[in-house]
Amino acid sequence: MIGRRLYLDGVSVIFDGFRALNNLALVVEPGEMRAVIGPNGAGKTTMMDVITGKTRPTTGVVTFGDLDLTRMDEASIANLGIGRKFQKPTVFDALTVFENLELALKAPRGPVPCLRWLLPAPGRARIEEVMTETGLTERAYDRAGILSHGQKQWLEIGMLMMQEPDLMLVDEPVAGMTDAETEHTAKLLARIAGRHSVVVVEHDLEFVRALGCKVTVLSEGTVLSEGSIDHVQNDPRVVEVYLGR
Ligand SMILES: Nc1ncnc2c1ncn2[C@@H]1O[C@H](COP(=O)(O)OP(=O)(O)OP(=O)(O)O)[C@@H](O)[C@H]1O
Repeated sequence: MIGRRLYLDGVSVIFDGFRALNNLALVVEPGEMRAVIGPNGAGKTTMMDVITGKTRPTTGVVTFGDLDLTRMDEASIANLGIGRKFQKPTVFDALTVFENLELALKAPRGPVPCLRWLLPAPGRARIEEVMTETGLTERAYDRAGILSHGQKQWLEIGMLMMQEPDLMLVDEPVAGMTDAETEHTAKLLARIAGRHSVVVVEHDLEFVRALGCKVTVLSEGTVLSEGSIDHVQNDPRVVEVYLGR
């Protein structure tokens, strides 16, 4: 799949005189995975809000391929193939894993969409594929409400995968996970990247290391450092504002 390149340059967001983003630049290539880290208040959430059209930048360029995201609303940006997973899982607890994935399916629906056996074969196959990838096959017919915290997060990542976004934005996926769940999540996201671009905002540096991707460090709304995890962890400016705390 040939995706689009995400490009931000000179992006500032000013709330009542306060610069939540300050001349931010970021380029994420098609199929790339990027981790974004930074102390509280660095602007990570605001950056995601700008990309998804929730917040309009005060100044700056935000494009996805040749499309100007600053001129599009949230719904159009989502339709374009930019999917976002918030920190808290928002799966439907009363529905099974299969049904949650079915709901997220983009494929055209028949007249009685709730009857599983009427689901077109490609839809079923895609759901089964996503359950395999996320490791949820054995829980297919369990209600989402009884899944572990980690499994709920994977289900939500799976729901995003069903929509086949070009770009997936994932906010703190491993907060509250066990070590084993964290490792599973790193492997899952690494498999997804390549087919989709993935931007992961995370505080857990061991997890970021396991992703094995380029890291962008934000501080005070701008890029403080960028490169491999070793590069940024050894950057004295990063040590000072973030890691040395
Ligand atoms: N709607 C708003 N109005 C005013 N200030 C805001 C608004 N949204 C965010 N801010 C401020 O902008 C700054 C950046 O916030 P942001 O939430 O983007 O940081 P963050 O890096 O995501 O932090 P955290 O790691 O705590 O989630 C913070 O100081 C925050 O208080």
